[in-house]
Amino acid sequence: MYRDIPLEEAVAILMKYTKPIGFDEIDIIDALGRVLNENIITSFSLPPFNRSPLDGYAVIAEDTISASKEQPILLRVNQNIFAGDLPLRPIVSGEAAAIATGAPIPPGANAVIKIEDTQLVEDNVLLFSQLKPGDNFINQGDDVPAGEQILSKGMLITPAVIGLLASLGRKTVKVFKRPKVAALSIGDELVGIDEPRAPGKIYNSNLYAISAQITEAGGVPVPYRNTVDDKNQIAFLLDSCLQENDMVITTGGVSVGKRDYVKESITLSGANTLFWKVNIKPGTPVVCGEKNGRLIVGLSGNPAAAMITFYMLIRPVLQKISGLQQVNLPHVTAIMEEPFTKKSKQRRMMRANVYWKNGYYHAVPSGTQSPGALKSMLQCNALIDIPGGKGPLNIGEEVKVILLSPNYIL
Ligand SMILES: Nc1nc2c(c(=O)[nH]1)N[C@H]1C(S)=C(S)[C@@H](COP(=O)(O)OP(=O)(O)OC[C@H]3O[C@@H](n4cnc5c(N)ncnc54)[C@H](O)[C@@H]3O)O[C@H]1N2
Ligand code: MOO
Repeated sequence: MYRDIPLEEAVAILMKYTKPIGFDEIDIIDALGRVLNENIITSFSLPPFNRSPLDGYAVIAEDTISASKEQPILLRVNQNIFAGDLPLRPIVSGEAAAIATGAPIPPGANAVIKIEDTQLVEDNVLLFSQLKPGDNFINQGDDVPAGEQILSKGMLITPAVIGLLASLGRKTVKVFKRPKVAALSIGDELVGIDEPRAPGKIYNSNLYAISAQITEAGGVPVPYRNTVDDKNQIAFLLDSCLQENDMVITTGGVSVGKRDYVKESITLSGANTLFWKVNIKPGTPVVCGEKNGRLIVGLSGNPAAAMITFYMLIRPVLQKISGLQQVNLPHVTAIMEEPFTKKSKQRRMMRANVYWKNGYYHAVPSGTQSPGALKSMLQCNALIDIPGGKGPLNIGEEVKVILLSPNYIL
């Protein structure tokens, strides 16, 4: 068992247990946020035909030379092409086709003049400006040529991915299966949110915050009822949770107190302990075990500490199991907007709100940094990564921040 290891080492150990667990084929309408389990090669071009980007007339550009407001050129209109139609005939010199935005450009035409630069006179059209070949002409395959690998296995499915799949006529798509992750809170002081809260007791909030984080990271949370500090009962639950799920995450009972049993219970459940204590604050006493290739991660009971270690340690692992190729959180440099007076003995992940202003990221600590202070997570969209041994931080100082989600930066 490793002890007091750097965060990156702990992530690397967990990453060894990130085997994807198969795929589902689902309707594309349900695929947002899932991860592609297939490469998508375009079977036809997008757009599938040469098309007009505006309402006007398809012409031969060479027929329009020297056309102007004063000296318009007259062409015979040989057809009307609406979106969804096929051209009835080609264009030859002296002819134009009235065409709608999105309609196929007829063979022979090499430019489109917009309707505002023309005037229809019975079956003829006057052109008031001259065109070059290719003007207002969208080529077949301009967006994506046939045969291109446009999407690859391991990509996150975004609205744009769904749009592209639909443009290719795909109704369903193969996605990685989402790992089932058991969430279990441990502590004599806990009561469920559906129970009366006696004095000295607190509601089990970790179960819900961690379950939501599991969903956010691409997993399926399986919440279990909280359990008391009893080593045999915890060991029994760890084992049964592990049999029913791909991974188990617990909170509470990982420190050095008389009733902190999770370490011992991991051993009692027959799992190997991989490490205990990671060199970050908050969340230091995280413990990790493995049985039959499945992980048990015991997080601190302190609500903010548990959430932060989840982001730093578990999220990349779950994302990898969910098939995602790109799992690293972006790091940027930000300017401190408030001082932080404490020295950081250990590497500290400080909760902060980061925003973009006048060409720089700015960071403001998002509240009290006590490991149990959940309110500080409300405005927290980033963590300031303060190296161990660093002294207080001053206003204006540059710091490294880890963005928890670029989407949260407003
Ligand atoms: N003598 C020492 N004491 C502590 C040390 C140490 O090194 N020496 N480490 C501290 C650090 S750091 C942390 S972090 C905590 C971790 O403690 P545990 O994981 O054993 O957590 P608990 O004691 O069970 O709970 C801590 C705190 O969080 C509350 N809690 C627990 N579960 C939940 C839940 N499901 N929902 C909401 N809140 C919860 C609990 O009531 C406690 O207040 O240990 C330090 N101690
Ligand atoms: O490592 Mo613990 O969560 O800070 O106090």
